[in-house]
Amino acid sequence: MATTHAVAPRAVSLTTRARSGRDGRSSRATEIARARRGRPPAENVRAATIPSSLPIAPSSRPRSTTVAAVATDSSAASSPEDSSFEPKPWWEEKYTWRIGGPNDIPCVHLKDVYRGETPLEPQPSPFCTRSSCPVDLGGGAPRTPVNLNRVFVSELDRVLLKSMAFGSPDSLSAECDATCDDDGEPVCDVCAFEPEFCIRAGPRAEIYFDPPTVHAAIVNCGGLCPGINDVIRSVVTTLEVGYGVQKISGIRFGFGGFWKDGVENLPLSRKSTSALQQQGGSIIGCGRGGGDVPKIVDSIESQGINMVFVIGGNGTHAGANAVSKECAKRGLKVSVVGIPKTIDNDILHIDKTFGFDTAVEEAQKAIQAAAVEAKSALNGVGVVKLMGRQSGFIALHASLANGNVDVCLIPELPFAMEGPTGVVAHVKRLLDNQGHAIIVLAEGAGQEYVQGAGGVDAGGNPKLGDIGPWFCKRLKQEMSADVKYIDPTYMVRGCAANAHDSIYCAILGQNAVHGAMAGYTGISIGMVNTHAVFLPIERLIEKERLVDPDGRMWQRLLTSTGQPDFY
Ligand SMILES: Nc1ncnc2c1ncn2[C@@H]1O[C@H](COP(=O)(O)OP(=O)(O)OP(=O)(O)O)[C@@H](O)[C@H]1O
Ligand SMILES: O=P(O)(O)OC[C@H]1O[C@](O)(CO)[C@@H](O)[C@@H]1O
Ligand SMILES: [Mg+2]
Repeated sequence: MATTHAVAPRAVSLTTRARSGRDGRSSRATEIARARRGRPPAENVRAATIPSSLPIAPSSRPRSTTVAAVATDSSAASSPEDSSFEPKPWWEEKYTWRIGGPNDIPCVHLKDVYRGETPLEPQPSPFCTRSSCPVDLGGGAPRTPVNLNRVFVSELDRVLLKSMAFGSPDSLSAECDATCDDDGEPVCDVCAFEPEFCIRAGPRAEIYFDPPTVHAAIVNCGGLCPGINDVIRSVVTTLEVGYGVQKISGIRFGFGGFWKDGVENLPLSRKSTSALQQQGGSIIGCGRGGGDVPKIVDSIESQGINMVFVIGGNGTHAGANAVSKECAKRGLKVSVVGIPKTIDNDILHIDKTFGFDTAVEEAQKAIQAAAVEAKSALNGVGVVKLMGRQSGFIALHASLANGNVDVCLIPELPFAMEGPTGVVAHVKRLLDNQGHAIIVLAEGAGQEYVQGAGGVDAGGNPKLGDIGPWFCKRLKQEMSADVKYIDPTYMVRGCAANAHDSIYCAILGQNAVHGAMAGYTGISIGMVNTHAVFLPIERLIEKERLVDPDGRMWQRLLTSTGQPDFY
């Protein structure tokens, strides 16, 4: 398990701001913003109430203490008798009562880990989103926002991780950690809704990197997925156009590109990534393997890289987390920011991964072709195998979207082939009743029936057996059927992202840059309840996200296919 990190970011951030105000070094950006809003200067921003040394391990985060109970550290507060008394700003009670408590999901900031000689000072952000911002006409002069009102998000903004408050532990999908006694009664009442707050993603008024000194690297690991190029383009354009960063390197073919001989970086710029979104694949390549963390960090140090954007799935995020911890151990000023990418959609907490929608859409062509074949043959059976090593999201969603599918099999649900409740008997019934059958298999389904190649691939993933041909052979052995098999595996991920995914990628890429510029590290970007957030990587890789066999989406699928349980 990962080491714990000190820090509630708000505590550090507010304390720093309050102190810098007293020292006469208050943030220019903040002061300008306050002046424009007609507010008094920042000296009266009250010091935070959580001790900044509070160690918070994601796995052991306190869950039951109330925010109010924690937000009363009297040692940090001042009183009217105190010469440094700072009246609370008018909005604090109203807006920030919920911030900084045990229900916050903190992210590591460079302030917590950096041990270099040059002081780590914030500086005003050049990022601006208003038409009133001067346009960079290419002269190289730094851009300065002229209207700071409502350009930046507050460091204290939060987004609820889970938006559902369950009325009963019996409610569908209610998450209830209660252990039960012998009579099945919960021993303690931990089913009650307890909010957790994510840090809202977005541009900050203060950044911790001077753009001309930034050397950003982008690496993409694992398999391909529609939208990778969109993310790369979004990261590059935000760095260059939004912040004025000049040096951006594409690390080629995954983590190994950092340190393997003969693999050169690909310099990236707005120009070289323009119109990239119209292409599938990844301009910097992708790859499994090469996750040698000390070698990666040696390379980061020797190349003077101080921001690393890591695009990838669970495995890649585990690697990114390890890289960020190694950088922290060495006290480096390096922000490591993950951008979740996996066509399997098996990442926890976030609404969905980019490229998933495109893959589901692309899979329609294969299912439609299988349906046409099956319906046009005597006793026609169309079988389609789709990606999904441990999770069946693509198979489930593609089947549901298509509507023609009679049977959908996923890794999460073992199925019997034989017997009255088995798949074979059900397909026979389908042929008798409607003359055809359309079946979608996730590649990880039914692994108990097939011999895998054994061992693991370069990324450490088990090599699966090929369920598709085995399944078709079994059907042909058991019945007189005209079986047509379609395996569009790589076709669903080799395409360009659809418009929805492209926009999603633009949001993720841009927020990844904001997170790095703001000085966060060991974070990933995701949409949570439709809002972009920074989450500590550890929370995303606690386990893989799987289709919930009791969940409403699988219920919908069962209603659509009419398939039984198969066991
Ligand atoms: N704990 C770890 N430390 C360092 N590197 C790791 C770790 N776990 C995985 N990696 C590296 O992450 C890379 C990608 O992992 P993996 O092959 O599992 O793909 P993924 O990120 O899950 O993406 P996909 O969903 O496309 O499979 C691998 O190259 C592997 O070397
Ligand atoms: O053949 P590759 O490139 O290893 O990728 C295949 C795998 O990648 C994934 O799409 C994502 O992990 C799996 O569903 C699939 O097994
Ligand atoms: Mg994976």
